[in-house]
Amino acid sequence: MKDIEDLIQKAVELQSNGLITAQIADELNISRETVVWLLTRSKKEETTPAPKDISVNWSSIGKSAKRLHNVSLALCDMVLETMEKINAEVDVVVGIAANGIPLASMMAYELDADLAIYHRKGQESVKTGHRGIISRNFGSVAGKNCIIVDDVITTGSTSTEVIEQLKEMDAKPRVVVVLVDKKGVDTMHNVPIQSLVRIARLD
Ligand SMILES: O=P(O)(O)OC[C@H]1O[C@H](OP(=O)(O)OP(=O)(O)O)[C@H](O)[C@@H]1O
Repeated sequence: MKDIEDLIQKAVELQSNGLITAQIADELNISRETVVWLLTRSKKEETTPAPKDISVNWSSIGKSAKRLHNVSLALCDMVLETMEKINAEVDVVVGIAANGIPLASMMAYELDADLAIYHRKGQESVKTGHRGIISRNFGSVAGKNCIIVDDVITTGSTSTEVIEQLKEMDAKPRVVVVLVDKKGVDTMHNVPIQSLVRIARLD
């Protein structure tokens, strides 16, 4: 119960800082439906039963470079296992901004690969068909074996977008690797999904 009260407080705080529902959902790693539920509940209004969702807080890893490094080693190990199966080398590690960047940087160093950063566009831009970009300040992806790194998969829309975008750029997305996979699928667009923790609902 305390966790729910904490989440309500955090959601209200983020809303009062000007964040919209989608941004609050991303920040708290929960669905938009859950954000609406939390905000409704904060007003003590009648609410429907809570949506089936799981809140992920990985700040105990994120606050420590040493822990991030250790976790990135585990993610590299999983990636290499997958890459061995398809007999391919990692050319580029693509970190999804913002949360995928620290892990992707450390993984690129460990794998002796280039680092690329993918910036998503806002939700409105996505609706109108504009997608994100690979930052010019980092590596390029065309023609290269890429692994995609992020913190959490919730709906999978971010990973799907990046896979599609990389394919359009003639890159070869080989694996998506995350800390926590809340969606629990094996592949997206035929690209394998690897996670340290995979959540599976039993109901
Ligand atoms: O599977 P999905 O439903 O697409 O959600 C997962 C994405 O949401 C969060 O990113 P966000 O868009 O908040 O960007 P941020 O890393 O800048 O917070 C998270 O870091 C993932 O990238």
